[in-house]
Amino acid sequence: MSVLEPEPAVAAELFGDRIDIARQFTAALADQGEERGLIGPLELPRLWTRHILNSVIAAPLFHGSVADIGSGAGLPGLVLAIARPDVHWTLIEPMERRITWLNEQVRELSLDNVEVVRARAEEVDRPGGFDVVTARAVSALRTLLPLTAPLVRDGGELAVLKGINAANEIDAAQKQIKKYRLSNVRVEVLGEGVLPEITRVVRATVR
Ligand SMILES: C[S@@+](CC[C@H](N)C(=O)[O-])C[C@H]1O[C@@H](n2cnc3c(N)ncnc32)[C@H](O)[C@@H]1O
Repeated sequence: MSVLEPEPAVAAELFGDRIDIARQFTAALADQGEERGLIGPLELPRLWTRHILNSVIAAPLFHGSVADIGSGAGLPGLVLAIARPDVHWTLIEPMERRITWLNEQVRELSLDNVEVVRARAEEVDRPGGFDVVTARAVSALRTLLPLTAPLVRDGGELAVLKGINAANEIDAAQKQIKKYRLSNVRVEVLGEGVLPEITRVVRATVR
């Protein structure tokens, strides 16, 4: 299936000189994603608007060494790795067929800034190993924090892509926010007036 890019000018601006790699990845996901159980059929027509652009809009938030927990089809980690070759990305995902897909894409797209790790986040033995940890559509913040915060270095950051309930999730996670010593917890809205659908990111410092 071919999926039309609805906002080519916006996509080109966000990916810069990496746009052809982003197009190659999106075309592969559109062609194989449903059959390989990576993405639901309803998501295909909105692959660019809801998934690719919503991931890449967060690219300026990252630096150094970043882990993406539960990367699935590569959202947001692989998309961000395409846009930010200057950052080192570790994609952590437990499901074998998704790992196979991620490894294939890293090879096909010649991404030398990506490591793919087959594991559940809680099995990853790298305490404080990352400057920033991200995730998207894995679980509510109060269950996501125990999976992500221990992987962030002292003074590092969480930047988690969230839906419309982001502020409520922060309210419900107060106990975990205290336990994992998060400060400056806030919701940032990205892409307003630029993207067809905005992106909400819960950001926090871990100390
Ligand atoms: C709903 S999918 C979202 C995938 C992708 N992040 C996205 O936005 O499309 C959730 C993913 O999280 C993974 N996952 C679930 N529990 C996990 C855990 N404890 N550690 C790491 N990944 C996990 C699942 O295997 C699945 O690929």
